Amino acid sequence: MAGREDLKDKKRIVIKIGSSSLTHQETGRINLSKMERLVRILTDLRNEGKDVILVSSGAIAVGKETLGLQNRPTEKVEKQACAAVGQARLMMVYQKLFAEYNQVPAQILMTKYTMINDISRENAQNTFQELFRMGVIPIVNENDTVTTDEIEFGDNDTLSAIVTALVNADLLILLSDIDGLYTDDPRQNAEAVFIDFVERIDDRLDSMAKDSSTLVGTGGMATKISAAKIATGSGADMIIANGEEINIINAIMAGEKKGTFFQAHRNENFKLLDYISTRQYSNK
Ligand SMILES: Nc1ncnc2c1ncn2[C@@H]1O[C@H](COP(=O)(O)OP(=O)(O)O)[C@@H](O)[C@H]1O
Ligand SMILES: N[C@@H](CCC(=O)OP(=O)(O)O)C(=O)O
Repeated sequence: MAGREDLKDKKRIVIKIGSSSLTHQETGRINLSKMERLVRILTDLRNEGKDVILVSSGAIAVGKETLGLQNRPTEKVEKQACAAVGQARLMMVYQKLFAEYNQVPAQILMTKYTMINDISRENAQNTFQELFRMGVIPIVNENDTVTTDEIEFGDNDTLSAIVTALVNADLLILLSDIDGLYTDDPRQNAEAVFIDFVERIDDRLDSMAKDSSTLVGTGGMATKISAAKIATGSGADMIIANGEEINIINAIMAGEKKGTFFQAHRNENFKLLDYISTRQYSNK
């Protein structure tokens, strides 16, 4: 049975980095040195011949800081305005950093509509394929500025799993501000125990995963477990790991026991659209 020792052979990898990992915890401002190390590692994976996608959160968090807002926006229109400002700034930083390594990035902004509309979904899929062929690293985020309740994913954990399934990736890595899945939120319960391997996601596991208890994160562990269902069902392994030390990506690829490993179990009846049309979306 495939396990961590096979991770080095993965060909197509989606890496998702959360807002909490892209910003300094104390100030909420963008963590440039971490982004720099991330970009170097992604470029190296690409140089090894792997196809790489980065799903990057942070548009709202960076926009909030850029606009000098005191509190995290709560109104939808305010979040959308922050995302419009922050997304441009994020891409500017990524462009600059990738350029230092001669690596071309691209921006792909998606909504649920991109996936449920057959033509849009096929166009997105074709674009990803073409970008891989050209050696480009796509940077994906939700198109927060145009979403409505109906077409909103709401969290990038789910979005990254959907992208994983869409492009038939064989590995999804979710980088968060926590080492992986615990039996309960360790920020609320000191007795919570770390889980390093998940073969199957069952109801017990579902009930362990709680919402985010940080100021910048969206969805907490609950959306990461939803993501694991999609990614593993589509045939990809998934790992939740701590993005605090970004070199953890190399350690994971080398098969080291880092984070929580969710084993792929290709479901022959897997239908991506089932996970998009039936899920309830929040409008937080
Ligand atoms: N069972 C659990 N195990 C680990 N973390 C949990 C659990 N339940 C809730 N959490 C919370 O989920 C948070 C990570 O999610 P989130 O804040 O959305 O970060 P990100 O921006 O990386 O997506 C952790 O900091 C933790 O407080
Ligand atoms: N699309 C939003 C991020 C949504 C999200 O899932 O955030 P996070 O929990 O930090 O990964 C943004 O770029 O601000």
